[in-house]
Amino acid sequence: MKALSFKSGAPLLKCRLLASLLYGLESHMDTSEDSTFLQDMLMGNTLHLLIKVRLFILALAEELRCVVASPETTELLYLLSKPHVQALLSVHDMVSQKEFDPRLPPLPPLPDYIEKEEDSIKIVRLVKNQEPLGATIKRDESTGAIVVARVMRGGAADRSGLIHEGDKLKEVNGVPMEDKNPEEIIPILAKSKGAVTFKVIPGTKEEPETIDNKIFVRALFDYNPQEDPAIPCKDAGLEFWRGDVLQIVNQEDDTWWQARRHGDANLRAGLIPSRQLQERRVTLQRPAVLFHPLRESIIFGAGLRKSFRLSRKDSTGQHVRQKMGKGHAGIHLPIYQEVLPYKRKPDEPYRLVLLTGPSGVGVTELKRRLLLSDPEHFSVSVPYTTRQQKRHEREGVEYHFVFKHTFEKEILNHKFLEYGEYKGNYYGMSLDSVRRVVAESKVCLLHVKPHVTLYTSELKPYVVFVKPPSIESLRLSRRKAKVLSSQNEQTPTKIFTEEDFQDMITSAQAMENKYGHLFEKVIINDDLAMAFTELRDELTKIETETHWIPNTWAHV
Ligand SMILES: Nc1ncnc2c1ncn2[C@@H]1O[C@H](COP(=O)(O)OP(=O)(O)OP(=O)(O)O)[C@@H](O)[C@H]1O
Repeated sequence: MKALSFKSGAPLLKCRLLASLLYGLESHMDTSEDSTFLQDMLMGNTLHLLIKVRLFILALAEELRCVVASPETTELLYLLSKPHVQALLSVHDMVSQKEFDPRLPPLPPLPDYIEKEEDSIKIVRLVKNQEPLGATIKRDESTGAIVVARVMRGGAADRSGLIHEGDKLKEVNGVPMEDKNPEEIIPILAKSKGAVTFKVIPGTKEEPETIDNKIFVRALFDYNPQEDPAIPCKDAGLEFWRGDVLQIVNQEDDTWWQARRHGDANLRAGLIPSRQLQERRVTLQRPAVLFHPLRESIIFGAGLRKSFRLSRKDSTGQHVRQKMGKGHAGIHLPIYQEVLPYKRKPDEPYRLVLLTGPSGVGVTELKRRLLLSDPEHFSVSVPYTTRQQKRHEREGVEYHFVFKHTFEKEILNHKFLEYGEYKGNYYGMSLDSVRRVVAESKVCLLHVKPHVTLYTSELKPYVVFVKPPSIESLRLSRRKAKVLSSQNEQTPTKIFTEEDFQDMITSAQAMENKYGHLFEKVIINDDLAMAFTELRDELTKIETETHWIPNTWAHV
């Protein structure tokens, strides 16, 4: 409609009419945001005011032409006739004449002859852009027909509402599908752009009545569909990394589930291996991946207090004898962990913070800085020892001092999370010591390896893995630290050898392989100040913000 032919009120009515039509077209939009945006814009005051201003200008110009010429009206008429004002009005006219609805190509004529058994044939025409169709196909083993195996939630096929699981695919763009294998059809579908015509016989499969789409899991492994030879369609797969939270939207298939990554703007679900499938795969790889035998230093290195640290070698270069508490044995297959959102209530205990990492990476240093930053808030549990109490030491402050036979009795009672023997004395950390700190409404910082006994709703351990940076950065940062600390003799600094760096990296890799599924946060300790800030901020977040915890912890 030309600008000059607008009658007062007509354009506004047109806007409202368009907005109301959009309510019925939501399902044809790419995203619900598109629809909301258009509705808001058409109903918005800004657009209405602009239209009113424009109508006012036109009416004014008309009126001015009829009144007796004065310098002001001549000036105003001159302004309104200027090219940029005219250009603005002309742009408006062009836009208002444009047809913004997608132009759908006309449907092909129905075939002259339709076989009797094909009475229910359906011709579906989808206008497809770059995105995949969002459906997988397979050959039905009993009938030989090519059928739609699954429709991905939120994908192009799902949004169209016209293609369903179980539909038999007869033709794509006039090409018969019956004599083709799914492997030949997939590239045809992938390549097709613009209008794609499907001839399908609707399947008889009933839609599931209720699907619980509120299952959230934390992925405990990395997955790249492009590297998975077994996935029915690589483009339909969902890539994810260990630690990502996924919403499972369909579990009907035993081998392939459909999921979305939590927080992704893309609403289209993708295929992920089902728990059963992944369990089978992990079991086959088990000796290599899960149960790679770790050297003693790797298993126990990240352990007890520095003064009695059960290091790789003692001062004489001999390996020390070390043992584990009971809970170490049980390892679950790291597949998916069902999670729920959790926010700590003011009267609830703080989550236990378990800091772990390869020996020498800087766990003790980070823990020390946390304690210094807020001694009222952070605390550590007191270990037990059988060694002689020194004069300056106080019972229950540096250690709990116990007799050897008492310690050995407690080992048998599985009291210790971790214990070891050094120079003929026992040292150990007990669960009771941890509980005492938590009961004081403090954040207990525990420096041990991940421990299954701690995985309870009572302590809700938050496991932070302190990881070394690349060997080049290790050389740089640790050397720099040595230079700095030589100016301050109060802080003795470890002098690292090249072998220490190499060991640290190998141990970190082995720890990640073995315990990576338990790490909720990985901090790379390159620059110490930055690593500390990252750790402190992360701990503040879990104290104050909603985050995910295993759903089993929600039921105390
Ligand atoms: N980012 C860093 N840059 C430089 N020096 C560091 C850094 N992090 C730690 N250090 C130094 O490295 C040495 C070892 O750190 P720390 O004692 O904290 O290691 P650890 O992980 O507790 O090892 P272990 O478990 O064997 O005790 C210390 O001298 C510490 O000051």
